[in-house]
Amino acid sequence: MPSAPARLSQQLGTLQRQVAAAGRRGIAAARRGGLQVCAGVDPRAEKALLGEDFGARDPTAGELGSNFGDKVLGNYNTEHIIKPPEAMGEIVGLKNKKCVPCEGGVQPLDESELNRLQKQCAGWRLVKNAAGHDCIQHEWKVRNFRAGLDLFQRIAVIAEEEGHHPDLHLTGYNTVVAEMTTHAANGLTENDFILAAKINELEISDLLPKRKPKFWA
Ligand SMILES: C[C@H](O)[C@H](O)[C@H]1CNC2=NC(N)=NC(=O)C2=N1
Repeated sequence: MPSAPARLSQQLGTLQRQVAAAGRRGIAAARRGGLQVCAGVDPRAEKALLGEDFGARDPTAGELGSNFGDKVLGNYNTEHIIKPPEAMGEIVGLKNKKCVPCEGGVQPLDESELNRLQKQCAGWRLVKNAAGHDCIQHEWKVRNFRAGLDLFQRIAVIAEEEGHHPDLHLTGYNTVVAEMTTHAANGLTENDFILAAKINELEISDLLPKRKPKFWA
């Protein structure tokens, strides 16, 4: 009769062989089933196959560009702030680019470019200004009048750094609107979307109305 330690080492060996077999089966099953994660896949196999932190993820730029949001179930007016995933953010890059000084003779972006870039600036919409030129515009409801002026100040820091400036409006004591266009192009250029993406990176939760906690009970 093998001693207790010997029995344990036998069981450990059997277990290791089972884990390895499950891992191989798991990878094979996951490959057969595409990227869906199969129940019982050994976590090491999943990491080897799918990388770190597999699970819910933000949409890629391509998915954002495909209007996939129009085809999903859900309330049409639910406010979804969809941001490209961090890694994709490096590729998309708007928030990491710099505005370039715009002199005369700059062409405005065409419709397809406008739509592509707008999808990477959550919350900004394409509008026409009083002169009929393309603009991008964002509206915030802020906590109070002072918060509106604080938001102006935070946007001003970014605008001065970029040498590109939005028109800012504070109306009805708590509604802030920022609107950008490129004067030299009489329309929109990448500068406007770079500034919008950088404004989106501002931490402004302290300026927005406190969310009333929802009790589901
Ligand atoms: C030379 C310099 O790029 C221009 O004067 C900048 C200043 N800030 C600007 N801001 C905005 N929104 N549009 C412009 O065209 C613009 N031009």
